[in-house]
Formats: sequence, C-alpha cells, structure tokens
Amino acid sequence: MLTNVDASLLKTCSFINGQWQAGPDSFAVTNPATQQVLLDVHGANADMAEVAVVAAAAAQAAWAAQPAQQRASVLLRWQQLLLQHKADLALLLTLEQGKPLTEAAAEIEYGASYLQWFAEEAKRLYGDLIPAPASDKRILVQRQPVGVVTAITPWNFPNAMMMRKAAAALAAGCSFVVKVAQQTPLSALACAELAQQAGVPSGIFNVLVGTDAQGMGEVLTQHPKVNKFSFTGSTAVGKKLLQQCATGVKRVSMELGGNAPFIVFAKADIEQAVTGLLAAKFRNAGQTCVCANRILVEESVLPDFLAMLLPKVKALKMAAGEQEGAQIGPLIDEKAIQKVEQLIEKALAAGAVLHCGGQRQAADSLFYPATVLTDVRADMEIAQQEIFGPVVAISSFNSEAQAIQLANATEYGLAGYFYSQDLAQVFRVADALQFGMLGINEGIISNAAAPFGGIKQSGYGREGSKYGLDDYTDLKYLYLGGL
Ligand SMILES: NC(=O)c1ccc[n+]([C@@H]2O[C@H](COP(=O)([O-])OP(=O)(O)OC[C@H]3O[C@@H](n4cnc5c(N)ncnc54)[C@H](O)[C@@H]3O)[C@@H](O)[C@H]2O)c1
Ligand SMILES: O=C[C@H](O)CS(=O)(=O)O
Repeated sequence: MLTNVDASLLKTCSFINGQWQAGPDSFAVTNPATQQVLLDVHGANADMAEVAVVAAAAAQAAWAAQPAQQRASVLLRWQQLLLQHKADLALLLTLEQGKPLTEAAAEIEYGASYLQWFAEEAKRLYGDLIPAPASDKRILVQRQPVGVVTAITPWNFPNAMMMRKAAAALAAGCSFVVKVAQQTPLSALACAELAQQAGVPSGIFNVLVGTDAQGMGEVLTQHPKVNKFSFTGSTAVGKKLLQQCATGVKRVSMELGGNAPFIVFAKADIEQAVTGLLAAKFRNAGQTCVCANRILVEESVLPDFLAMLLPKVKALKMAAGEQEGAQIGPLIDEKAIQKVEQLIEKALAAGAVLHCGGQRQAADSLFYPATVLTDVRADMEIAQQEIFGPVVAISSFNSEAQAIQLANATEYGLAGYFYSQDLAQVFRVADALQFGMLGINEGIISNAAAPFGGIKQSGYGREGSKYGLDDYTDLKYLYLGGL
C-alpha cells in the first residue's frame, strides 16, 4: 500500500513553470493507496510541451546569471530533500516501476549523487587563457551554458536517468524540460515537488507526463528555442529522435541500448565472477541497459562456474518489490515478458539447454523467474538482442581471441564485463573490447564520478564525471587585440 507518501505528490500530471498543470484530458490520482498507483496517464501533449519550452527559455538567462556557488547551493538543497524523503520516493518508485525496495532506495541515492557531483562541478567550469600568436593579443576561452535543454527518459530508472541529466544541465546554468516514460511519471513529479521546495526557480525544471510521446518528442527535438536534446532509451527510438534533432542542428546526447558481454576467463576467480554476474544480470530483474546479456565462459571452467552459479540463481527471491527480501521483481509490462518468453522459446528450439526458470509464474503474471540457459550460440536471437529480463544466456569459448571476437560481434557498444586475475590478459582484453564502459572483476560500474556512455549504436555523450558538463556547455573563443 502507498503509505506516508504525501498525497499531494500524486495529484497531477505535469509540472511546468513552477506550477502543477493538468493536461487536457488528465486525471488526478485520487486514490493514492492503490498498489497500481498509476496505470496510464493522459496528461500533457505537444501544446503543453511548447508551453514548457517557452517557460524554460524565459527563465534560463536569470538562472545562468546566478553565481555558480548559488546554483550549487540550490542543487545541494534539492539533494538533501531527496535523501530526506528517500523512503517515500523509494516506495513510490517501487510501486510504479516494480523493482525491489532496496534497489529503489539505491536508485534515489544514485540520482541524488549527481546533484552533489554537479553542484561541485559547477564551481569548476574553468576557461583558458592561451598565449596568442602576437604579443599584443590574448586568447581567452570561456564555457557558457548551451541554454534550453530538453530530454526524454525511460521507465527502468525513473529517478536516476532524469537526475543524471537535470543535475548537469542545471549546474551548467541551463533550464530543463523532460518528458518521462508514461509508465513511471510519479517519481519525476515527486522530484519536481522537491525541486520547488529546494528553491529551483519556476521554469528551470519542468516535467511532462502523457501518452503523446511522438507529439511531445517533436516539440522537444525541433522547437527553435531548444538548444540541446538528451535521450535515454532504446536505439530504435534514439535514431528517430536523432533525425528530428538534425532539422534544427541541436546539440544531442544519446544514451541508448546495449548488449553487454560478460566474459569469464579460465584465469578468473570463479567465485568472484559468479558474484559479479548475479549483480550485473539481475538488477531490476535484468531491465537495465548495462545488464550482462551474453555470458561467455572459457570451456575449461564452465562446469565449476555452472555448479557455483545455479544454486545461487535458484535461491533468488522473486516477489513484489515492496515485499521484504524481494530480489527479482516483475517485468514492466506484458510486451516485455512476451519478448523474454519468445527469446527463450527460440533459443531452446535452436538447441539451448534450460537449467532453471524458463516459465512465467502464471499466465497473467508479470513475474518471470531467474533463468539459466547454456549452449547458447551467437547466431541465436537471444545473443543478438537486449534480453531485458532475468535470463542468464551462457556460451562457451576456447581462446582469448575467440572471446574477444564473440564479445565485439554486436552493433552495440555500451558496457562489457570480464573476469581474469592475469594482469597482462586484463590489459590486452581491455584494449580489444569495443565498449564505452568495462567492468573488470566488477559487476556494478555505475556511479556519478564515472563517464557513463557508449559507442557504436549505444550512442554518444557522457553523463557524470568531470566530462559531464561538456555536453551542457558551449566553448566561446575570445581574441583580445589592441592591448
Ligand atoms: N544507455 C543508457 O543509459 C540507458 C539507460 C536506460 C535504458 N536504456 C535503454 O532504454 C530501453 C528501455 O527503455 P524504454 O523501453 O523506455 O525505451 P524506449 O526507447 O521505448 O522509450 C524511452 C522513452 O522514449 C519515449 N518514446 C518512445 N517513442 C518515442 C517517439 N517516437 N518520440 C518521442 N519519444 C518516444 C518513451 O515514451 C520513453 O519516455 C532499452 O533499450 C535500454 O537499453 C539505455
Ligand atoms: O539502464 C541503464 C542505466 O543507466 C542503469 S545504471 O546507470 O547502471 O544504474
């Protein structure tokens, strides 16, 4: 049940220019005690997206003119409020997205960590003073905010994927309009409520919620007052949005899909690799862009690896996210669980072997148990697509070269993982793998200090780290003459 969550957070469908605004056919959530806090939101539309962009443009200059220290103070107050309300925000997130409460609480901390990180980075938006080619001249370089930033985010991390962008945008002096996934609006609206309490000025942080993704997307990618667009979601949708951004030559960041290899070499610490796989595979029931998707195990250690892995997978507790000890929550919707079922069905028909799981809990259930397959081949769809479910798909290999070839055989390039205690092998393989991020003897790689992002068809741009403001600032070159 939704308990001790401020019912006012559930009252409306969009937050624009510091005001709670109902959409043309929106409805307020009148019964906050329901388990399904929100089934389908008919809220904002393209017209409201335009209102939000115009409001963001009107507010941005004053926000940018504030000293960085003042912007940083507001971001830190916002961060403190998120942490102060962590229990409520985590419950809200679990009830609308499904992940275990422990993971939801970790996501609130993760999202808030970007506010802290970029509050500090805001004070270090340094420029350059460059020796000029003539003694009576000077070259200066200054960094200025790009202006109005719009964004579209996914349902799997309804707090962190938004905060990872908003924190950087606001720190740089930009204003921000985000269309969030219609499946998970409440976490973003709760953040908007707390942003207002923290002193984020009206128009600087705006949340759009509605079913008209296409219509709102066209405004957020093409409106003349938009300076930059940032997307986190599937590669297929990212390509569409990228085309839309081209019409106005917008600055763009793309955080797209993945197909992460998880390689276990014979020289790995097998127990460490099993622990790492449980973390890299089953977070959010396998519904993360950096989840281990293809498990590649060196032939000679496969029996030991499997013997150590299976009992731990079978012991994972599948339950509703708000239940004590839940480790595997439900998948987001019927379409998602049917995709997992079809991938497994085709893999088994093509010769894969099932060791555990393999069938949803009941015909109308969104719960899919932790599943282990072996004898998966690279030509199977389950090895070529993002599974986005709690499925360990294991293939074997016989050489380092073969492992690298198999790992790189994808158009994606977001995250990869490998386990080896041989330092020479670690550096050889790290150099050879074509991914933006590598976990080496580590299954969880995401944190605010790191440059999160991919290559190839996983997108470009980096979120977090000392590079994180690059996508939200323009470099301006000043040539000072006549000195
Ligand atoms: N690289 C990353 O950091 C990262 C993080 C999380 C998720 N993802 C990826 O996101 C996908 C899962 O999330 P999803 O199912 O929400 O992805 P999705 O691409 O279907 O949707 C993402 C967002 O785009 C919106 N959208 C969909 N079609 C649109 C259109 N035509 N115009 C405008 N907006 C549109 C959706 O409403 C949602 O808000 C996976 O592929 C996952 O790998 C990537
Ligand atoms: O789904 C992809 C997110 O980026 C997950 S996380 O950043 O690894 O938490």
